[in-house]
Amino acid sequence: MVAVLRWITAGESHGPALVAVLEGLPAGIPVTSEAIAEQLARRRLGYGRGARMKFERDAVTLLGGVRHGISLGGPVAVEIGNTEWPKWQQIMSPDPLPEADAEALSALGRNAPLTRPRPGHADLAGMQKYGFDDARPVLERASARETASRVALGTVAQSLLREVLGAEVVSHVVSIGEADAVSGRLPEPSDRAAIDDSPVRALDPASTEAMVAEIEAAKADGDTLGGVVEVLVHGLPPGLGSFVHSDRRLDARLAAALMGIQAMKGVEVGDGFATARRRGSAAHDEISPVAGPDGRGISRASNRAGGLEGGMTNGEILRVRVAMKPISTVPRALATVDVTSGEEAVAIHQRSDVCAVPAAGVVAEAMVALVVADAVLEKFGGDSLAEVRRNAQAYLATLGTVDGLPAVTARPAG
Ligand SMILES: Cc1cc2nc3c(=O)[nH]c(=O)nc-3n(C[C@H](O)[C@H](O)[C@H](O)COP(=O)(O)O)c2cc1C
Ligand SMILES: C=C(O[C@@H]1CC(C(=O)O)=C[C@@H](OP(=O)(O)O)[C@H]1O)C(=O)O
Repeated sequence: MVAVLRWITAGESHGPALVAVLEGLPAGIPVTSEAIAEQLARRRLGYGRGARMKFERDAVTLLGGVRHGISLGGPVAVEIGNTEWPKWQQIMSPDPLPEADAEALSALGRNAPLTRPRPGHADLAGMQKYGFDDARPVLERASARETASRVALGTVAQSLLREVLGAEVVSHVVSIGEADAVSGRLPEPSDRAAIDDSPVRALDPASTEAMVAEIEAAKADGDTLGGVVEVLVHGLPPGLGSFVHSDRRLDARLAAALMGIQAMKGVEVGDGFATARRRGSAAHDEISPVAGPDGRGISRASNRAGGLEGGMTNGEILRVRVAMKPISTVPRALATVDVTSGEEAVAIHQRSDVCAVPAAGVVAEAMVALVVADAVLEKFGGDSLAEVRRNAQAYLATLGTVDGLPAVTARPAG
């Protein structure tokens, strides 16, 4: 399946900048560097992140596809400058270094190869695959610094969803290590500010407290943590994605996009693995003729499916979870092999996050927004916002009620 909305990112963790390009966006979508910077600021927050988050700033520049805050229909290009660059411009110079500079760097030991790969990071398999005897060229691109560029593009995708459908993406942290969210309540868009105010992006204060304590304990032990985040999209109509072919299934596309985030090791759609333990009578969402709050003629008594059936949205809140493994740069340093000597060694350890689950929630929102925006354009495609909106509204009108019957099954009048 060829996506309507395509994106690509480039750039290294300590390079001059990250660059991201979004192709397939209609004209007329509000896009500003201010809105992108706001989302990038959310990604930097979170209890347990490392020192770099405190001093680095994300410098956003829109390079193409936008004029006076509105998309033009061409590829949108964003640059996010790494403000750490001045400290790294020799070590990470894209151009060959003048001999004198290279010698000075070596004399300071600043360019020494990293030969003790970290278990759990991309280091060893990356060195083997690309033929490096140094982990630096691997970790620079494997680093989740790259997720800043995806959050930038996700901001644009969220703007499209809002403009076309009034749909809103929200996320919250449901567990960190063994600390689970206390309340089972699902967040509404109006909960966004409260979630962002929580240092761990949890919905209620009791969960925040338990999760912060979990991070403190891991940090004190020289250890790291992972966890689970949940992303919800409010306001989607039924029929995004399709059952007709495996690669058009929206659940499959969401899972791939979420698993593509560094350190993600599992995805659940709706009640996911818990559903596998239930009987069918307690697993599915019964259909009722009571009109839904949005005026549709049919509603559901529950939403265990997470708003997805047959690879399509079903008009309920879309809900997916993703599991992040603990950070692999473990301060108490795990066993490894020094690839230059072949001897046992302890893994490289530099400043690192103890827990990045709250930040991962913001990245997961971005990936969900991009995938759903692609599905929206696939169904309602058009070159301008006005055209996409018109197509969406014409479709939504077919889902209303006619003489008290769902319009999709009602006979035409006369
Ligand atoms: C927001 C975020 C921040 C991360 N920060 C770190 C970090 O500081 N140190 C680290 O070792 N891994 C960090 N990771 C995870 C690594 O990038 C990831 O484990 C690595 O690229 C290997 O990929 P894999 O875990 O998918 O196998 C972070 C991941 C995310 C999503
Ligand atoms: C820089 C970011 O995350 C980085 C992701 C990361 C990793 O290994 O994934 C390692 C750390 O980088 P450094 O070792 O330079 O501190 C994180 O800070 C960011 O999210 O902007």
